Amino acid sequence: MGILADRLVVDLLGIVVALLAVAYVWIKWSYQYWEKRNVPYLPPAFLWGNILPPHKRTISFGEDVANIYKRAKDKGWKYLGIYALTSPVYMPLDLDIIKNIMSKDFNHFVDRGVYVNEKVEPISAHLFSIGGVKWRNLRTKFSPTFTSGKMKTMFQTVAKCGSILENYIRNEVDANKPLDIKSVLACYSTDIIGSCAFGLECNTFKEPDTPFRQFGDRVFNLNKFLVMKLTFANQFPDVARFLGMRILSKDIEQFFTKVVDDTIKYRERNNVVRHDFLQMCIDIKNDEEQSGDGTSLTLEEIVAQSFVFFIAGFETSSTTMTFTLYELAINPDIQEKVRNEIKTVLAKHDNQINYDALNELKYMGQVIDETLRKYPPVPFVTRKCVEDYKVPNSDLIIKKGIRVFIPIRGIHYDEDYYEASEVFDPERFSDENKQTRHPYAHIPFGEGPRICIGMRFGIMQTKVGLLSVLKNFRVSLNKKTSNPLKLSPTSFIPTTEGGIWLDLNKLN
Ligand code: HEM
Repeated sequence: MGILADRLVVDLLGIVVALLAVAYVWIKWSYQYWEKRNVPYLPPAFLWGNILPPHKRTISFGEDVANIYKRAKDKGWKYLGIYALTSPVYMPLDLDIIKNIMSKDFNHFVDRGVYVNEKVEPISAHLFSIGGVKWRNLRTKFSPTFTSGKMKTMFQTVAKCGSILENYIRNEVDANKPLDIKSVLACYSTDIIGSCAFGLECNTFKEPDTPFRQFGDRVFNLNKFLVMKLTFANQFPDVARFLGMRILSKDIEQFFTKVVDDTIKYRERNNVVRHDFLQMCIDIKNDEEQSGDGTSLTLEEIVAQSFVFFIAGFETSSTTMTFTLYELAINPDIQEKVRNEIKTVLAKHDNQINYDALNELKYMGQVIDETLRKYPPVPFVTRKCVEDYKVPNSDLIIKKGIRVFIPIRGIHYDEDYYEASEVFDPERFSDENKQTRHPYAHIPFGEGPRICIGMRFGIMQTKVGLLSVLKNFRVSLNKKTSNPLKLSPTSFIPTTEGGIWLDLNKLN
């Protein structure tokens, strides 16, 4: 018996060693992909590739990818090959190549290449993640929801949330407290998106612990385990699907499904029609003639779309407002210039803000553009090649299945386009200065047919939020804010460690 057990242990050890040897050889072999194709590359770290996992990294995802961009650009490369874990990823640096991939030759790069498992996790099959025909059909259906005309109909909801924000700050200022501005703006964004995407009055300022906010926080506060899971699923989607992997826990999906289901039933029972994203989904669902390939919507599909409007709209917009107020706090002259513009525009409109007046806030628009350059909420975007693609003016063929990373943050800090790129300077976005740059040198909303569908909504919400704060309060930096800012290594969307704390003083 003893000898048999010993032999079993030896055999098992042998198998483990053999498997490890095979894995080692396979990983080494995978890392030859770009070399074999004569594509310049930076040496990958064994197993992790070029992008280190959060527990090995001291900087944020965005900064990590931007560093790769800079190292490659300094070598004079127009593109390079990198590895995400062991899978090869093509990273273009040249803006014309980027333009071809995102726009001109988009048909080769329709998909995003992120993990979707509709069967196990229906909420993952949303506009941001899905690809192919289903994405095209959904995008066509949803595009009319985001036109300027539709923004106007949603403006009042946003403006109402702006007034709530203003009142909240007024009370806090009376109590003489510094504000963790990101959490304040997160409440404002939650109220807006809760109302427009789910038809809910969230009252987040009064009840900061509403389930809606709690579930939202759980989606965004990725722990290291979740980041690893996500990274693995994106790299090996077939294995992840085979294992039936889901990314979010089931109760999050159940919560959002119940909210949408209850609201739809309520509206249908009471003949309530509202001008919001959810109504658009309901209208598409009720269009009986359509078939199930993305031209019609089931309840689960509506939940997925409402969910993506929430996750794509909430954190991006509050991050933009947070960093704008931070920069205005440390650049008082620019702050004063924005405030003067607000006063002038409001005076023209009887002190009543409306959608058209927002468009007249031109300098504020420049300030937002500069914030989105320095702190792009989405620091890089992905595409997946769906049909072999020959890169123009080169011998390189990007094979079907290869993913592409567009290094937004890297481009935004490139000194070839932005001299003294660390300096916050809204003049970079004057009409005159914009014309001197390649249009793809500033792409915080992405570009091409997959450009952010909510861009207008995001800008509207950001402008209303800034206006509500700046017309009433002077903003300065509280010493609780760490200097210099340190971005968290775990969150994809830039988030500062320790928060951004501001003092707000009432204006006379
Ligand atoms: C300042 C605010 C925002 C920023 C910076 C931002 C940025 C982005 C970026 C970079 C992309 C990827 C584009 C690409 O791959 O080319 C994207 C996609 C998307 N965004 Fe936004 N976004 C913002 C606000 C919003 C809002 C408010 C919504 C919805 C209400 C939204 C919904 C979406 C959706 C659904 C997609 C996927 C589009 C598709 O794949 O067809 N975003 N966003």
